[in-house]
Amino acid sequence: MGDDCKQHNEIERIGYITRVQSFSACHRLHSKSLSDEENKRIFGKCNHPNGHGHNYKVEVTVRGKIDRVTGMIMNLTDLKQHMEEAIMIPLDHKNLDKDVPYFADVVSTTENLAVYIWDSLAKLLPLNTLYEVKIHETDKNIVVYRGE
Ligand SMILES: Nc1nc2c(c(=O)[nH]1)N=C([C@H](O)[C@H](O)COP(=O)(O)OP(=O)(O)OP(=O)(O)O)CN2
Ligand SMILES: [Zn+2]
Repeated sequence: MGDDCKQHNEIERIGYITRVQSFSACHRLHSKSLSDEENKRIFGKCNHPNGHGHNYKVEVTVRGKIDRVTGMIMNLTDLKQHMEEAIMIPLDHKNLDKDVPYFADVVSTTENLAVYIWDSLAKLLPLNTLYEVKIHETDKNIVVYRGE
């Protein structure tokens, strides 16, 4: 084994991998803890009873050791499967407030959506590997949650 190769194998390398997934959903910003007037004042047009839709883009980042044998932090095909289960099946083409029980009493802001996705993914991924959930609600509105 050459010196370069030996050194490559001896150092523990930590890396980050990210997979992106898009889904469409509708929602309304409305809190059951607030009066109708307060809801209108705080959430404005996003409190309209008809709701509105977004094409959300979610970036999920996993942190971990680059395995010396496989060269992978984790297989992206496995991450894809976990994102399908935690994001696409429960959220895609859904009314977040009516179809997702979690949002029955939790306001469907992008912050809370990021927490929901984090908690769902953390149950599926190896312990302490989930690093970041980033959601683009629109091209201009972006939320990051790191489990804190
Ligand atoms: N802190 C948060 N504020 C707001 C959220 C949120 O999730 N967290 N969400 C909304 C609305 O749901 C909606 O996303 C706002 O959309 P909109 O204002 O149309 O989005 P843009 O800013 O991208 O639209 P432009 O009008 O093109 O600027 C509101 N607040
Ligand atoms: Zn919205």
